[in-house]
This record gives sequence, C-alpha cells and structure tokens, in this order.
Amino acid sequence: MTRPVWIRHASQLATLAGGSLSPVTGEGMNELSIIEDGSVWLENGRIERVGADSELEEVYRDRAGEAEIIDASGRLVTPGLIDPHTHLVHAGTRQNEFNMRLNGATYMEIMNNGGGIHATTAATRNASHEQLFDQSKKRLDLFLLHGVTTVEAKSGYGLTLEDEIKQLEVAKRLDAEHPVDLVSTFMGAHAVPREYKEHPDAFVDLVISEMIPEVARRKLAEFNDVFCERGVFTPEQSRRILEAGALHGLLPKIHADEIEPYEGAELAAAIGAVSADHLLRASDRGIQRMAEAGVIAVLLPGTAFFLMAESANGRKMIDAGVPVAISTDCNPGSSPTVSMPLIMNLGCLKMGMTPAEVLTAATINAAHAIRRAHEIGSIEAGKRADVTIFDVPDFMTLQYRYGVNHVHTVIKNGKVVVAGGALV
Ligand SMILES: N=CN[C@@H](CCC(=O)O)C(=O)O
Ligand SMILES: [Zn+2]
Repeated sequence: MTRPVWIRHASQLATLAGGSLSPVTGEGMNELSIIEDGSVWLENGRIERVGADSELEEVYRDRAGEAEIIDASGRLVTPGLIDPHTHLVHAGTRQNEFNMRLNGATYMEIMNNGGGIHATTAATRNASHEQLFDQSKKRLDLFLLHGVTTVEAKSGYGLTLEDEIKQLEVAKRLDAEHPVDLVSTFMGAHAVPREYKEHPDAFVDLVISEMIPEVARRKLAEFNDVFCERGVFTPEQSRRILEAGALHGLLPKIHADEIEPYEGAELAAAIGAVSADHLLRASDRGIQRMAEAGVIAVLLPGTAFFLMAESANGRKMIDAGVPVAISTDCNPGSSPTVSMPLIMNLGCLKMGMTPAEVLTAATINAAHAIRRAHEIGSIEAGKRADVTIFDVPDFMTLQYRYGVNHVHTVIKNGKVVVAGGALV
C-alpha cells in the first residue's frame, strides 16, 4: 500500500477545476482556478482533498505522520500533463530526412519517393515486439520526465493487420507495465502502403473490412484515425473509414488540413469527430463548423515548427469558440519531440495563445480529446492522483522561461515517480 502524499504550500496550485463535463472554450480557457499556498492530499491513487494549506492543515493535522509530505513552496503544481496525439510506438529514426528537408526537399516529396511514413513502416515491420517495446519505453520515460502522465498512442506504421496489431499490443503492454497511462488509437489509414500504390481503394476496403473489425474485436483501440491529405486519403475515403470505425465502436479522430486545405475540418464536423488534429491550413468555414459541432482542435505546433511551416491559428480557433488542446505529435518524421513543456511554449510563441490557455490545452482539454476528462486533467477530489510540480513560481514563468524542462516532481496514481527531475 503506498503512503498518502500531501503536497503543501504550492505557490500556485492550478487546479483547472470545473471543466470536466465539457471541453473548455473561449474565455474559459484562461480560467485556471488557482489556489495560492495550495495543498492537495492524495490517497489510494485518488485526489482526496484540494484547498488552501490552512484548510487541509485543519483536516489532516493528525494524519501528517502517515503521509509523504512534499513541500511545494515556490513551485507551480498542475494536473499531470496529457499528450492527446502521439505516434509513440515506432521503430527507427529519420534524421537523414531532416537533413534532406533542410536542403530543400518537402515532407510530401520524401514520402512520395518511398521515405517518410513508408520508411518508418519498413522499420516497424522489421522490428520484433521486444525491440518496439524497448524503443517506445525509452520515449515514454522521457515523456514522464517532461511531466506527462497520460499519452495517446496511434498505430499506423504497420499497415498490415498483423503489424498494426503488433504496434497496438506494444502500446497495451506499455500501458500495463509503465507508470504513464496509454490510450490507443487505430490508424491503419496512416498511408497507402507501397504494395497498394496502384490500388488505394483496395487498401481502404482492407482497412474497413478486415483491420477495423479485428482491432475492435480484440479491444485494442478506442479511437480510429485517418490521414486525410491530398495524395494520402481523400475526404471521401476518410469518411468511409471513420464511419466504419464508428460502427465498431471506435471513436473518430482525423489528421486534417495539415499540408494543404482539404476540407478536413469540415469533414470532422460533419461526422462528429472527437477531434480534428493539425489544422495548419483549415478554412474559416471549417473552423466555424468545428465550433458549432464541438469538435476539439488538437493543435501540434511542434510539427509546424519542425516542418518549417506556418502554425495553425490557435488564436483564431479559440476566439471562434473551438475547444483547443495541444500535443507533441511525437513521431520520427514531422515532430520527434517528447516535450509537452516545449509544445506549450510554442503554443504561446507561434499560435498566439496565452500561458493560461496553453495549460488548459495541455490538461483538461487534452483529457477531453481522449475522452478521459471524468478521470484526469484537473486537480479535483475523486480524480486520479496525477500531478506535476514545476520548479517555477507561477504559470506565466513556465512559458516565459521557455525551452527548459522545469519539471521537478511527478506523481502518477498517487505515487512519486519523478523526484528532483529524475526518474525514481
Ligand atoms: N501527418 C501524418 N502523420 C504524422 C507524421 C508521421 C511521420 O512522418 O512518420 C503526423 O501527424 O505529423
Ligand atoms: Zn500525427
């Protein structure tokens, strides 16, 4: 049995309370529900009580001896960060392509010439379960060191039933064996594999008739995602794939309007997707429709940064009433980072978001984007005891002193898993 943990005297305890029922929008994204000189009691893996330190002192004085006490004086305490969009489970790296892009090649040119997603697909197909597990676990350790306690992970580098299942099984094992929780998404429609180059519709049929039913039958994923992009999957193919997934209980997500405007945001709204992700080139009409339909925009400013493209217009989306979440998009081609703190910095610097908005986007709205807001994303009694402590005094300094990992302590399920910036 783990001891209770009592976090005391946080200079700012950003609880993000009050947003669990529906994604936070508009001015609400600036409301962090901060408690100064804040205090949290964690017990049996749950948050038991949250409030001013003087209030918890009254309640827990007699039990102080039982608890592991963490003095958070001068520090910022937030919900454990949540990354709602990653391609965590993959083999190999693509620094050669980075160099090619720096020399003028484009992301899509590289992919159309057999590199890009195809290169990682070949490496992932060739890797054993054990090799994939080891490589992905290293990345997951780094996520934890950067304050992240829950990660969404997509398949999509197998592109055969067997290899997609291999990726999803690695994710399932990581979820079981690693402190970070994983939420799985099936993304068999990440690219048309080379062997189907001349018959893309036959591959779409395979995804629909064989892959989706089997992944759902084995309960290996909760979400279904597709790369809707000119030269990859058309909006019509994407719609078929997402509707087929929904019939099997897989909730739709979509990689939309990343490289070119392609009516992905409009499609997300039309089918009621949980989220539309990327949106660098989303149209004003698409943004409006997403706001009306309540589709969450999962914005990935690291991808725009690394692809040297103009970022999604987070400011415009928030002002239009779209609920915004942010994510690393961790993958070996377009965003090989594991740093949610850096992503929050980029949210401010490249997407016009405020320090408060990026924290909302990386916690409670990220929880909504993976349908976990009833469990995580805020520091409220009854929720899972996932908490991150930063060695900065307030949420503004977290963005101001950019590019640095300020994570000091991470508590996952009520257990201290990072202390003094190192894995315990
Ligand atoms: N755009 C599609 N998929 C990934 C990149 C995958 C890769 O390049 O390996 C993304 O979200 O950016
Ligand atoms: Zn992605």
